[in-house]
Amino acid sequence: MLSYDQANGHVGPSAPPTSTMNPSLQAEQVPLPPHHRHIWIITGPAGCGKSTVAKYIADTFSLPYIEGDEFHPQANIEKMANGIALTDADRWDWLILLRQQSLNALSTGAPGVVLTCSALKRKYRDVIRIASYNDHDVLVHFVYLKATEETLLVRVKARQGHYMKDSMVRSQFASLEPPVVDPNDPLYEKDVLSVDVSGSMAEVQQLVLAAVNEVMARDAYAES
Ligand SMILES: Nc1ncnc2c1ncn2[C@@H]1O[C@H](COP(=O)(O)OP(=O)(O)O)[C@@H](O)[C@H]1O
Ligand SMILES: O=C(O)[C@H](O)[C@@H](O)[C@H](O)[C@H](O)COP(=O)(O)O
Repeated sequence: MLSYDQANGHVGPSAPPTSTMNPSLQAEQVPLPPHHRHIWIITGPAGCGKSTVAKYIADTFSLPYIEGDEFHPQANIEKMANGIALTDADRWDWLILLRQQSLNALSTGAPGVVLTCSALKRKYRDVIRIASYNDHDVLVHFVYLKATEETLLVRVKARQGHYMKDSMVRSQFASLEPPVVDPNDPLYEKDVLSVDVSGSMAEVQQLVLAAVNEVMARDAYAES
């Protein structure tokens, strides 16, 4: 069962076995307008499991899936393949394109869409958040796959046939601004579910599934 660490809003295997929802996530405190469509953005540095988790969530809920890496311009792919970290300037158009692709997927009538995007910095997440500005039926949720640099180095090294080599993990961590999930922190990002990915992929998938289900249940409750 999903459990939220009351201290920091974190979801993970070390949390208690019963569901103790973060007070800020309780349905009665979050009056939401009806008929939401959801953008689920699976985030985190290279190797944290974005693609694997996103496919699982998309399959489970029969939602369209957008692999963010497929929308990089060729120049970005070449930079990364050559071990050169992307800059903010390299990323803006990519982020805007991912936001638009997500909205396009919802415009086909899908109740949700699952997108992979590292979204390393808060300002990158803010670009995606704009998706709900013009359409309040759209809710944006980030699932942050939290891992140590050491864990990701091992996973990226073992991954075959990807342009992103393990040397890029360090630069990804240098850019990373982990989402603030402490409701008492002024920089709190309330649309982020932080999931510990130190366990097996099966465990991670269950944690993410529980987190998504809990948000959906809260949304349904608010709509009733
Ligand atoms: N929790 C996990 N346990 C073990 N291996 C994992 C886990 N998460 C991801 N991996 C492996 O690490 C590699 C990177 O996963 P991937 O889904 O491609 O990450 P990303 O899309 O974030 O770069 C893959 O080979 C995947 O099988
Ligand atoms: O699978 C991966 O290794 C990652 O998804 C990887 O490709 C990367 O995170 C970005 O797509 C690059 O862009 P950023 O430098 O903005 O993370």
